Amino acid sequence: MATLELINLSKRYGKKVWGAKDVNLIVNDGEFIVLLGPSGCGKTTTLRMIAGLEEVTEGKILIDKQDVTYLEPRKREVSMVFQSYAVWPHMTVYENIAFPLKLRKLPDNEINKVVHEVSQMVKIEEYLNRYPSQLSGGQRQRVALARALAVKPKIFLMDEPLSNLDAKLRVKMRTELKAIHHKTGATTIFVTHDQSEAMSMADRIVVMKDGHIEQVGTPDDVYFNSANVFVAGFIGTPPTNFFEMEIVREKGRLYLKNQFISILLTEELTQILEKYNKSHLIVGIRPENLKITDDKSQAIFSEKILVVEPQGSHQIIAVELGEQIVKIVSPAFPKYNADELVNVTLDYERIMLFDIDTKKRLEMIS
Ligand SMILES: Nc1ncnc2c1ncn2[C@@H]1O[C@H](COP(=O)(O)OP(=O)(O)OP(=O)(O)O)[C@@H](O)[C@H]1O
Repeated sequence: MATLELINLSKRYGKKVWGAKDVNLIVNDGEFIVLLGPSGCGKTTTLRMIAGLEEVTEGKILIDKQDVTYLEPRKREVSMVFQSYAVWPHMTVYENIAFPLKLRKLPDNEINKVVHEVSQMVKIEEYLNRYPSQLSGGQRQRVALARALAVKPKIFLMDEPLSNLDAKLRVKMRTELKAIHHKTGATTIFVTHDQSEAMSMADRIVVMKDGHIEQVGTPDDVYFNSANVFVAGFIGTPPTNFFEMEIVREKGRLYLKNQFISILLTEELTQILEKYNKSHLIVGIRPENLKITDDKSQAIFSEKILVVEPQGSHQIIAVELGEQIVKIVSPAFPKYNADELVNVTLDYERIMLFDIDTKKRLEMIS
C-alpha cells in the first residue's frame, strides 16, 4: 500500500497533441480513485504514465514520496489490469496467477498459498485447472484481477477492467471489486468513462476533459457541488437540464427568465447573484429536482408531456420547451401520459448557477 503524487504531469504526443496536461493529484494510502471522463480525455495516458508504460513529457510521479518518474515499470511495484483481460492462453488459471510470483522466485509453498488466497477472493478457486479458453469473459477478468492482486502491489491500476463484460455482470463485479478493495485496502486508480461505475465505486472521482482535471471530489461532491457546466452535465443520468437565462428585477424581486421559464429567486439565491455583474447566466437543474405539481402558482413552467419513459421504480418524463427536451424524474406514481399538461416546479435548494462565460459554478466563485 502506498501514497501517490502526480505533480504537473503532462504527456505530449508529437508536437501538438497533449494526451494529459498539468495533472496534479495526491492519492492517499488505501484510497480508491476513479479517473472519469469522455473518450480521449487522457485517462489512459495518465494511468500508463503511472505504470511506467508511457514516457512522461513534463512533471513528476511520486510513489510513497519516492520519485519514480523515470523508474522502469517493474521496479515501481504497481499492478495493472486491462480491459482486454490479457491472461496467457497457454497457461492454466493457476499458472497464470502463479507466473509473476515465480518470476520473483517465491518458494512453491508460498506461491501455492497466495494463489489460493487470491483466487478465493475473486471467486475462481474452482477453475484453477482450467485454461482461459474454457472460461467466460467475466471469469477471465477475475483471473487477471487475481494475478494483479497476487503480487501485492503498492498501487493497483485498472484500465476499464469491466467494460468487456455484459451490463448485469458489470454491475455485479463493481460490488465485488469494491468489497475486494475494502478487504485488501490497496491504493487503487481505476479508469472508466462510465459515470455510474465511477459514482458507485470511488472514494474520490477525478473528472477529466481534454487532458486536464476539471474537478476532484467524492461522488457526492462532484454530483451536488459540480464545479462547472461540464462536470454537472457529465455526472448524472438522465443528464442535467441546462438553460441560458436572464436576470430580471421586478418589483424589488429577482427572477431568472427565458422564453419558457420564470424562476422567482429565493433570498439565498439572490445573495449569490449579488456578486455577479452579468445580465445572463446558465442554470442547471437535475431531472430529479424538477417536480410536477398540482399548484399552478408554484410552477416555473407548464407544458404538455412529450413522452413518458417508465423505469419501474420511477418514470422519466420528457417535455419540449422550444427546441430543447427537458427531462423530469418523477416517482412511479401517479402515472402520467403523453400530451397531458403538467405544471413543473423545482427544488430550489438544488438549483445550480453557472457563469455564462467561464461556465464555472457561481456559488464557488470567491
Ligand atoms: N500514441 C498516441 N499518439 C498520438 N496521440 C495519442 C496517442 N495515445 C493517445 N493519444 C491522444 O491523447 C489523448 C488522450 O488519449 P487517452 O487514450 O489517454 O484518452 P482516454 O481518456 O483514455 O480515452 P478512451 O476512454 O477512449 O480510452 C487523445 O486525444 C488521443 O487521441
